[in-house]
Amino acid sequence: MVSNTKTPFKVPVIDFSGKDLTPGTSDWISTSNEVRQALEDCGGFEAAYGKVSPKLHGSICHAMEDLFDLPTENKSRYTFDTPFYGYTGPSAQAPLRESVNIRDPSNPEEAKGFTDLMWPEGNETFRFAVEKYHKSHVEASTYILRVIKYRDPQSSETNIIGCGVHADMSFTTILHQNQVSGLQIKTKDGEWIDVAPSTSCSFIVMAGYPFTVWSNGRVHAPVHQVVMKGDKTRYSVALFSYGTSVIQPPEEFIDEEHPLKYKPFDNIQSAIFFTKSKGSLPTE
Ligand SMILES: O=C(O)CCC(=O)C(=O)O
Ligand SMILES: [Fe+2]
Repeated sequence: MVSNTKTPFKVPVIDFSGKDLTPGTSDWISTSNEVRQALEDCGGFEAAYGKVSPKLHGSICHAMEDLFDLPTENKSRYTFDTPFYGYTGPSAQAPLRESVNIRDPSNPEEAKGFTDLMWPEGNETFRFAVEKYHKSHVEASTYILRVIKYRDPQSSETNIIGCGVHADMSFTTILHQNQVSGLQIKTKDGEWIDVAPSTSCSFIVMAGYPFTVWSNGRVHAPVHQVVMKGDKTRYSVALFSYGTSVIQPPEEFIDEEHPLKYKPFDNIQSAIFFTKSKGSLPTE
């Protein structure tokens, strides 16, 4: 559903640069409080993080252009028995969108396997850009890196939805994009707001539904969509993190005043289930 958007409200911007974020330091405590407040109030925030250089931003954007410019035949080679991973081409529901869910991208074997499949003649630049981008966020392995292309709609096209309304099934999502915006988030008050990162070193961090379950309802997982209004191609890269064990709140979050609100569930299995039953991700 396309909605008329006003922008009376902006997602909070939290600055992570130049701080000592060792657990227990005063910077760490104050930043943790800012993060908690933002997640409870609106389910996400813009992270300003100076350690991503314009060069790294440029190389991941170019890597995505190179990848999506490949013939469909090459991209379609990246398929798995589990549709959670792999290439998804444009569909009737989302004709502008193509995406690739890269499995375990910081694992050199996975990254090499993917690159060799796409470019049998080799493309070290792509592999290094993806590995470096991924490593700059995490060293762990319960992640998916989804690279997405939204082509610009032709003047005759009425469906300008890049990605339909949904909440994520990841625990958290970290989004980065080229200069073309289109992401909209619904606030707790039901208002749609345009979300445009203020610099190329910024990331949009969003809570997914499992985070709501883990926090026993304290953290809000915002529904969101992508609407393609202009005449430029949009590239975005989403780092999804998934819990490896059953998602349930820690004991301290449950007491008489705050009884258990959600049934514990397996994060990865649920995400696979929702991917298989396309389009039926949680919307509220
Ligand atoms: O492209 C974006 O900014 C958002 C994509 C998204 O919401 C998703 O793939 O779950
Ligand atoms: Fe999403």
